[in-house]
Amino acid sequence: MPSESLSGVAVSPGRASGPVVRVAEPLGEPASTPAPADPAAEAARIAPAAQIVAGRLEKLAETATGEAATILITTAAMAADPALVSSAEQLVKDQHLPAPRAVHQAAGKFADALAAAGGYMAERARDVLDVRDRLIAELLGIAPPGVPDLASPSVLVARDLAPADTAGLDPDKVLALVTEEGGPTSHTAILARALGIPAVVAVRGLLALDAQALAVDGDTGVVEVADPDAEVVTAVKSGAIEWDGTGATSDGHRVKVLGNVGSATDAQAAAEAGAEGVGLFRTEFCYLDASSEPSVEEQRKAYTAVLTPFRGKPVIVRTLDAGADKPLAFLEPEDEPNPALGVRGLRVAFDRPEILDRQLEAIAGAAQDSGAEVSVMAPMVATAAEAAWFAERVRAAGIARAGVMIEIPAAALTAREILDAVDFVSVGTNDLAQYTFAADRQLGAVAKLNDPWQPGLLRLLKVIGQAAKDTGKPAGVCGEAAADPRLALVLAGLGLTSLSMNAPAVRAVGASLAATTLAECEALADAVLATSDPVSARQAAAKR
Ligand SMILES: C=C(OP(=O)(O)O)C(=O)O
Ligand SMILES: [Mg+2]
Repeated sequence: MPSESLSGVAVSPGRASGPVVRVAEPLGEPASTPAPADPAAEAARIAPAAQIVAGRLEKLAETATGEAATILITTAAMAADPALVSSAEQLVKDQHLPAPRAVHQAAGKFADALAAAGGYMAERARDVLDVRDRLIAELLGIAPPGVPDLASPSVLVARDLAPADTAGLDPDKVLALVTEEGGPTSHTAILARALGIPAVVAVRGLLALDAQALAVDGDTGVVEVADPDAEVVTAVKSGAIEWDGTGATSDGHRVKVLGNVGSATDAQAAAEAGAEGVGLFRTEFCYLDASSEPSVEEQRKAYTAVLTPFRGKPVIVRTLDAGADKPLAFLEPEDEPNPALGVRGLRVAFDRPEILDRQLEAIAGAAQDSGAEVSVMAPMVATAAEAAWFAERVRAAGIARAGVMIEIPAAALTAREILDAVDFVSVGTNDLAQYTFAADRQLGAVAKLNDPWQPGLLRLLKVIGQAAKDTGKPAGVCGEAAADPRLALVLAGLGLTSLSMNAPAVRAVGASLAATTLAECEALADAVLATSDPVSARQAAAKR
């Protein structure tokens, strides 16, 4: 049997094997030349292509249920819309454009008109663009872009996936996810972990591999060509872990074990896993698909659904962290050469504070409705002055506790001053690593730098832990570093006061803390800080 194997960075545990389904690359803009030799014949290709696309969508609608079925039926109707077809035909006849280009322009105009109408109509603009891409792909004879609709359980193979696409994956149909790009802290990886889908990213050479079936190991990062006729194997889950549900070292030093959530489903899973509260609610995950700003009422309802499982428990809600790899249509910045270094996170609110204020109003309402003990924090804060600006707005909204994330090296180095301005901080090690190592967290080629065991990153965490001890204020970790049971001990030893992670990691981290004294955690931290690379850091931690 074929034994070709590749390796990448394991980001979501479990093993699976099965048939491969490839996610097609995004379509570029179709060319406006060459002009068709026979414009009438070229125009006549559009209507039948539209019928084929509409027919496919209707067929899919038959197998879907609820809201998904309604969306597919509406999208099918858009594909067959005579107004869209005839305006594209006209462009071919009048301007002698190739049919794919004509469809691109005609659909673009429809989408712009819908977006300008606002409200419900604006929500449909994205659907028109989806229809546009399907129609263009049909005219070009290629697969439509995006995640295909899976008829049976499959291993998804992609260059990379947008967070919105990953969030929509069905864990019953996606056996495993493998990407050529992406880093261990990319949002694709984070979402795959939250969904419990085994995943390996940064698999160099993946797209060139001609495999009909793959076996994927989400623990080791090995991806092997498998026998396409072999039985489909699903993820192997680890057994139950003993933990009493209170985050503390064996000698009683409290380190709260909290959940990272982005939806009501995640919150339910975190509560069931035994999380003592929520250390990070990524509110932007509720709106990856929204084309306009949700109203205060809509936000209040969405947040209440997430907070309700944590009635009477602490929950940290993070205000919208839009930008770079998590673009939100209603907070789109100007075109920027380096989006990760641009107007993202809290920086969006400096120009448009009214959007922040409306979100704070909704969060205050959701706190009342759910009975959760809500604190709010801001993402991407660089200075103590920014932290103070944010805290003032949070308090003006009637929310008692304000904090900020530390994910920029300058903020780590001034953690003391930042803590003077707010009630708590929470370290986003994913971005803190990205900015400390100047290594894009979405890029497979630099994935090794974005390793939370890098001593350079851990030395910054020591500064933050010391600031927490000096001020007596909490400093948690909510980046992926907190989900590693061994590294969790190092973080506790550095003086961090809580750890927040995806539901599947909660019990393992809780149990790891419960089996170790604070003095042992501190000794581990010292040993790891004395190393100069992640391999020796891991070895130093394993020896003790
Ligand atoms: C928790 C973090 O925020 P996000 O992953 O959403 O950027 C982080 O950067 O570590
Ligand atoms: Mg971040």
